[in-house]
Amino acid sequence: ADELVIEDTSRSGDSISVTIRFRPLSEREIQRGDEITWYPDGDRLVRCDYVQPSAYGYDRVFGPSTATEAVYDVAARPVVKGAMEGINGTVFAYGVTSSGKTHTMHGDQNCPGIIPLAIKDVFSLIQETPGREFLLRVSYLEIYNEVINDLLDPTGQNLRVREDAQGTYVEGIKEEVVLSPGHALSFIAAGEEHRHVGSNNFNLFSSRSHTIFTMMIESSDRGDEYDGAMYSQLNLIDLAGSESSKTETTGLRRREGSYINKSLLTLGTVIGKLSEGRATHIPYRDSKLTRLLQSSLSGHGHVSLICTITPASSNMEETHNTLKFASRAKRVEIYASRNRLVDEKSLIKKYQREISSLKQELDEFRRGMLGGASQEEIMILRQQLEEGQVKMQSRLEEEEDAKAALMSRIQRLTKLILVSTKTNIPVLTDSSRLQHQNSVSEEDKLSSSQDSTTVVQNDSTSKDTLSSALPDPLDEINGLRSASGDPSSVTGSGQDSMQVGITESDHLDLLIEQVKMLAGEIAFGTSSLKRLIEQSIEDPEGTKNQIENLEHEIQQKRRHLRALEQKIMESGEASVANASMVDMQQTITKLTAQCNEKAFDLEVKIGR
Ligand SMILES: Nc1ncnc2c1ncn2[C@@H]1O[C@H](COP(=O)(O)OP(=O)(O)OP(=O)(O)O)[C@@H](O)[C@H]1O
Repeated sequence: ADELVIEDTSRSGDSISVTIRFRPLSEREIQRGDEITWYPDGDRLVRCDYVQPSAYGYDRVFGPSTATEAVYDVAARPVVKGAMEGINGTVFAYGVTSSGKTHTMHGDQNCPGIIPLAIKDVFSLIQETPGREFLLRVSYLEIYNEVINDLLDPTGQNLRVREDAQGTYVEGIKEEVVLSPGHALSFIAAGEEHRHVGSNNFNLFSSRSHTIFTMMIESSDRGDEYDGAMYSQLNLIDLAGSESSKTETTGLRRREGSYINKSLLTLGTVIGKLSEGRATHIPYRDSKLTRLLQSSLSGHGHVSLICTITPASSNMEETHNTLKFASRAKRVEIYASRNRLVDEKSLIKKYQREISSLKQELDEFRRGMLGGASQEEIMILRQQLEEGQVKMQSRLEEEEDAKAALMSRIQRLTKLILVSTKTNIPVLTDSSRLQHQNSVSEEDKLSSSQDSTTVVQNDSTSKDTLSSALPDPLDEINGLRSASGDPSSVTGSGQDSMQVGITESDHLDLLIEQVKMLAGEIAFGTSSLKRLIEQSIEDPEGTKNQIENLEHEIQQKRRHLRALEQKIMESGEASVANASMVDMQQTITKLTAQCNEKAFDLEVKIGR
């Protein structure tokens, strides 16, 4: 019994999923004369011939040559799928410095990590679920020296943890709605710029903070019957290194190290207590990390722990600690249940309600202007007519402006809600709008240097570079589309004149959205490039090709960006010059004529 520790994993699904990922010996370890001590023994065991117990068993053990995609399939995909069905999910990477946590969670251009793979999967799953509509938001934070900082908003420092009926949350954290995988990744790239990293003895880019990237997934049925919204959170966590602070060289690093250890120690204690299964006090409040993970760890959701380890003899003891931690975690029981969101809390519902009340308002606006104007209004209009054509025109113009503002608000809200293009549920969709979208895609493909035709794909496997994992932003926009069809479907007469304005502004909005995404991707590429160039000092040959490819890709995206910007300028000028002005004039003339007629009718009726 002393020899082998194997947890009963037959309960899987009810306990934390624990996987171990080995990395290969690094150049530095080889040069230092390190030997292999811990090694994988089959798919489930980790073994070492120099310690007792000499073997540990887990749900799955991945050897040093396993690709991140394979780790993702086992350790993260089920959690992501659960999150899409309303069950909270947490995936975290735990291990000593330089054992491969960041490599596993973030990865790089050539080998995307769990986070980009999960993002891509979420969008594929939306595409696979035509019966529901989704609203996705992301947040990104770090816990540095026990202080929570918002990585999406540099002014959001030292944020507080609060609690409500749904669990703990960070007060005031910025949440961004995301429309495509590239869009979500651009927020991570921006966030990375604010993260605390520092080099230590082992790792030039050691993470000095824990980071939590969260996707908030809200969905509701698209049928007529509203059955409430579903809401879940998917937390993807890259922990700071778990090594002891004695290895740190400077005062600052020692201080960071002791904070890192405090939260990891608390995590260990919490997991230890949970694994005992007895009703004792669990010290979630002793660290920010455990406080934030409280609802996940206390059993409300799926939890997957990926422990990254190095086989190197110099890390034998630390690796042993990681394995013991992983073993304890295996004993924690989880009872995942589905979340339903109360109506008032649902953002998707809020948007839908807002859209429908705005549509109603717009409808009333039109009826008031075109048809059943009240006698009182006609009297006022008549007076205004008498007072002068100029004043009348300006009031009509104001009303047109207000109407246009309403239209654009409806469009903006509608665009945030994502639905699959594979839908078979009829929605209020204007055929001219769809044609128009197609024509945008055709035009842009001509000007784009890429000839990709892939939409957000059903197939979520076998892509091995980050760029191929991420669809072209143009395709992404056309692959998923916003939900409620075209707001112009609420129009009565006068539809034709509005139609030009809608499609023009729609076109412009799409182009602007694409520019934002491309800019995000360029930022992401540039920050990866920066890291690669720094790495190339150590390994010039190994990184040369990657650097060249990445530079080429960034250049292509820049060219594409410039082409889009040019289009926006042209499109903006054209729409102002043609559509709006001419239409507005025509509408005004038409409305003035109608007003005159009504005023005349009224005069006849009241017998003047
Ligand atoms: N499975 C792997 N295969 C190949 N290389 C790997 C693997 N895991 C990690 N590496 C490499 O090892 C180095 C250290 O990895 P990484 O930065 O991910 O460690 P870390 O655990 O995040 O460290 P820290 O806690 O200091 O941030 C990197 O150069 C990374 O590319």
